[in-house]
Amino acid sequence: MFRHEGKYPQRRSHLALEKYRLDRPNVYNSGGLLPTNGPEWFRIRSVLQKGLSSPQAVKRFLKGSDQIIQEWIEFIGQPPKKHRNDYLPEISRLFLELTGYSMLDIRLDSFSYHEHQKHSRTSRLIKAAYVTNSCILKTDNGPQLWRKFETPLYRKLRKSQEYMEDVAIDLLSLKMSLFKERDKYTPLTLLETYLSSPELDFKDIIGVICDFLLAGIDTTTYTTSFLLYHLAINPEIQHKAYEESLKLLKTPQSAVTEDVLKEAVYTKAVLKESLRLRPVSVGIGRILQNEAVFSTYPVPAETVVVSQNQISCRLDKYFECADKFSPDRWIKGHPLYKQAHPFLLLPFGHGPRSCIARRLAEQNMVILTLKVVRNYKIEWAGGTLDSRSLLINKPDGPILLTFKKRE
Ligand code: HEM
Repeated sequence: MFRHEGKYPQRRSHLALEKYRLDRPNVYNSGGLLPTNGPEWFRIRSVLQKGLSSPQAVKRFLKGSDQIIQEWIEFIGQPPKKHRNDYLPEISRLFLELTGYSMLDIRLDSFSYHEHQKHSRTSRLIKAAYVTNSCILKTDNGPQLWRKFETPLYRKLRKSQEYMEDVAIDLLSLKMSLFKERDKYTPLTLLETYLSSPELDFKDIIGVICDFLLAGIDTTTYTTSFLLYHLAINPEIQHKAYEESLKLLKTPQSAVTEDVLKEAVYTKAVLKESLRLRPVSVGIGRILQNEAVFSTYPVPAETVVVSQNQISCRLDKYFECADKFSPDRWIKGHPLYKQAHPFLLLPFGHGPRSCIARRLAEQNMVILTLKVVRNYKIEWAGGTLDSRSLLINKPDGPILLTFKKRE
């Protein structure tokens, strides 16, 4: 499948979101990155990824992300309100805050008491992203009546998008008014790079802000929840991660620098292993551009194919004791290490259409893991955590962690 991707790899998803945007040509130029295919996708993708996708580009976010994650670490150290506390909403707040900082040049103040209220901007943004994402699969499949009239599901999507769009327009308008007065000698932020790019206009940027809010919060929240769960239920592995963090971070408040990231080999293996067992997407979808042959079966062009990486990654024929959480299998030189097939573990997709923010997401999750284990011993207060596949895989229960301060 990946060998037949072509220059413009195509996906069939987010169809109702595409309709919503194309019905509003005064606000959007296109359906945005997620649903658009062909040359229009290529036009936006090539410009948007410039300041975002390379390993070099994400380094500029390191210091700011580290500070935000440190604030969150201190925030979760406060005594929990309940005996068994679901940390999922707090993890969402962290990733919204990080998205606001890196993509929108704004601190949304997500950890404050005020923002924790039901009708605050951050509570509503998190809900709008979640509601939209949970409408996508249901509107993509089935008879698509929403194309003819406003079904209850389409209405939910529209209302959530209207809120997200209002926030995006407000924030971008504010940014544009300040942008004219900016000091010319300070390096451009990601949003400023977009604003100064002749290939993008206001409407393109509104679309991308909404795409980033949609794709950036739940994915990282669920991945982090599973990662912390794996560490909590595997104390020996957690201890090894703690030892690495102790070696790399002098104090619990020490910053994660470029050098620390380079050395955090075990922590990166923990993330990789957690993504192997609990990827957020079941696999990768593509519309075949040419006829292809899979295991001797010819499949015609235009067929929608979804690879099943989540299943392959759990097969013993590809990974020894495949159901076991074993980060060592990713560490070169370790007896468990084996080179995996390049198309097996693809939690961020593949090729030119792969996740635009992969490196930023990985960087944030590695910083977070280092800091959490450096500061706390984490324990699990629930039963076995499984996943439920909506558009993406969501933990099937609350994230019942406990954080015990390390001496
Ligand atoms: C754990 C975190 C994340 C995971 C596992 C993840 C995974 C994915 C996957 C599997 C795809 C589809 C790739 C393909 O079709 O080959 C994708 C696309 C995308 N992701 Fe992520 N993602 C994550 C975080 C983020 C974040 C933080 C953002 C933005 C702030 C983001 C923005 C996007 C966008 C805009 C696309 C569409 C790209 C395109 O079609 O050109 N993702 N992601």
